[in-house]
Amino acid sequence: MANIAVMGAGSWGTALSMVLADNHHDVRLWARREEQIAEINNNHTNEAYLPGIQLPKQIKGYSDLSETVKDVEVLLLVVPTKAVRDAIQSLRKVLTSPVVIVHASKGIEPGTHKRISEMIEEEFEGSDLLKDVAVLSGPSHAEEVSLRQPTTVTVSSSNNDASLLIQDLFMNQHFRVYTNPDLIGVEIGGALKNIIALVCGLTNGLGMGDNTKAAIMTRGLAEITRLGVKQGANPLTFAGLSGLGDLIVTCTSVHSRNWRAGQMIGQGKSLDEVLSSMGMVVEGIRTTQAAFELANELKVEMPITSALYEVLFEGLHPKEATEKLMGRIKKHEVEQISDFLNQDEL
Ligand SMILES: NC(=O)C1=CN([C@@H]2O[C@H](COP(=O)(O)OP(=O)(O)OC[C@H]3O[C@@H](n4cnc5c(N)ncnc54)[C@H](OP(=O)(O)O)[C@@H]3O)[C@@H](O)[C@H]2O)C=CC1
Ligand SMILES: O=C(CO)COP(=O)(O)O
Repeated sequence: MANIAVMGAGSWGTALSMVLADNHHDVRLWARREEQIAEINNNHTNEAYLPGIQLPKQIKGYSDLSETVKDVEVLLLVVPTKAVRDAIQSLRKVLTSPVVIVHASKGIEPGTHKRISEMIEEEFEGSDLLKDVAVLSGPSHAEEVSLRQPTTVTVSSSNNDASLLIQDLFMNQHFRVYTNPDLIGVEIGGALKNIIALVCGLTNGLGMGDNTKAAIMTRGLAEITRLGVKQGANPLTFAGLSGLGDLIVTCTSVHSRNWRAGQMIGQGKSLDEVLSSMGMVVEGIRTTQAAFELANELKVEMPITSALYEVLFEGLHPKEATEKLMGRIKKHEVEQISDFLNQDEL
């Protein structure tokens, strides 16, 4: 059995640590707050993030990062996207032997438009301390994984051996892990579904019903696929767990922070009010900015993302955004692969 380091003791880092501990691995869960580490080690709970859940004793809380990563071959990175670069820079300073990094974060960096695996590779450039990078993604709310409810996810890496290693580490009776070689598609699907979940929550907050939700999800998936394929993803990935699967769970679940944030905005709350009341990360806000910028740069048509961008950052009223979306020029529904790749005239 392996020693595995986990960076990020929020809801997802803790739930994934439980999966690893159930598989008899020794889990070193790094957190930045001493009182949280004491809670994990003394009470075997993490009440702020997974209330009411008893953690397996093989999960040990760590505050010293050098100690956390000593002699580990695999490190799981699960901090919010905005904290990824700092986390990797700290990690690079303390690593003494090469590791496989598997991340489970869902986002794209505004400004650089980099995916998480690209940020990790960039921060390790010129170093031999990074063996491989992988992503674990799919329809998986921490609240349900911590209750050991049947869950399916996918792992992707440009090195298939790394995917197989991660698959073996995580797979069990409650947590089924598939592999998919399409790293770009898996990361893009996981990051962008949060935008669509925000919009689904928002339309619910405005009093709109299931027809609208189905429209947003279906046309949302179309624009996610368009952006992903333009970046080199396999379109079929978006019909899989990290695409459609994650879109379904995030757009329809009460657990989704993105959906709940969207609903509050639809009910008239300001972005600041919503974010201060959440207490957990709402990745879709920053990803909306990153995807909006990226879509403009790559000339990919993303009307739902653009509408949300205008609502969040430019003060457009959600009702006006709806009118704008419904008033767009007539279109065919189904695109050809060639349309995905050549959209300069759109
Ligand atoms: N929750 C879920 O069900 C799922 C989440 N994800 C993804 O996992 C990632 C993490 O989300 P999740 O665990 O839910 O987030 P949470 O909000 O539950 O927890 C965030 C964690 O990150 C830590 N953190 C925040 N900022 C920093 C920083 N600057 N440096 C170091 N640590 C930091 C927090 O520490 P502190 O408590 O000290 O603030 C906390 O431990 C996100 O990208 C999310 O999209 C993916 C699948 C499922
Ligand atoms: O990614 C998730 C489920 O797969 C979690 O989504 P939220 O961040 O919206 O809660």
